[in-house]
Amino acid sequence: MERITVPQRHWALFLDIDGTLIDIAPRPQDVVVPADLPGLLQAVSDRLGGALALVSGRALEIIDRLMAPLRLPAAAEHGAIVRLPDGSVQTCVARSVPLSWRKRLRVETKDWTGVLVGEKHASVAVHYRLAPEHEEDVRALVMRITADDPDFEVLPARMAFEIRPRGADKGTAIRRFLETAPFRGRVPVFVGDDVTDEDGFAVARDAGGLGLHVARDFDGETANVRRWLKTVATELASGT
Ligand SMILES: O=P(O)(O)OC[C@H]1O[C@H](O[C@H]2O[C@H](CO)[C@@H](O)[C@H](O)[C@H]2O)[C@H](O)[C@@H](O)[C@@H]1O
Repeated sequence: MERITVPQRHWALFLDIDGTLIDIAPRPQDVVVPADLPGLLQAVSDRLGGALALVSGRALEIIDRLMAPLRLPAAAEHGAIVRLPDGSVQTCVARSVPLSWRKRLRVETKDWTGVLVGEKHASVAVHYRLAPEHEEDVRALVMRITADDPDFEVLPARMAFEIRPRGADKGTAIRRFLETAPFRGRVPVFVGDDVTDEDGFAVARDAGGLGLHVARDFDGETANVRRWLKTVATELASGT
């Protein structure tokens, strides 16, 4: 991995979780959070004056459970729900995936062994990582369900399709943070790994910052992202 760039105290750092801070696992509940990760994130946040946020597709309470005891500023469910630095939580979309759709997803996938329906507050992820043979079935199902409702869209994710309400994404979430202290006026740096992170990369770059991709900038290794975060913490502490 090449040295990316010299860490700057005036950065605002935005970090995706799955595939960026932690390795991908067969099922969402199987992920392993390295024991030193919460402490590392706290150290980097402190060096940046609190300008560090998690920007994830996960539900907010899952983010908090994964990163416990930390409760960082966070965008959950791809920007649908945002927790600002003062702890207030904002819902940034007008609607949530209807109960009737959630039921339909459970019923219509029940015989597809290995397909997992991950319910969140505003959105739903349908995972086929354990049953790749059902990719097209899952795609067709979510497309059918959402076809007549322009308030929702299908987001292709890592071995999953997500149904989410339109109106918010990781880019809008980063913009929201950049309007708020201590993020305001800083240079945004967003680290992510997949197609669901593209809106975030675009906003960070448009604002004069960086979009760092795990595959391109960290050799595809979450361990390299964590190692880089340690370097950021150390270099900002020493003022180099
Ligand atoms: O935005 P992220 O923090 O990267 O979260 C994206 C989704 O992550 C989870 O699913 C993905 O990770 C799982 C665990 O490694 C994996 O089994 C699955 O195949 C991936 O799609 C989570 O379950 C989703 O709700 C998030 O949107």
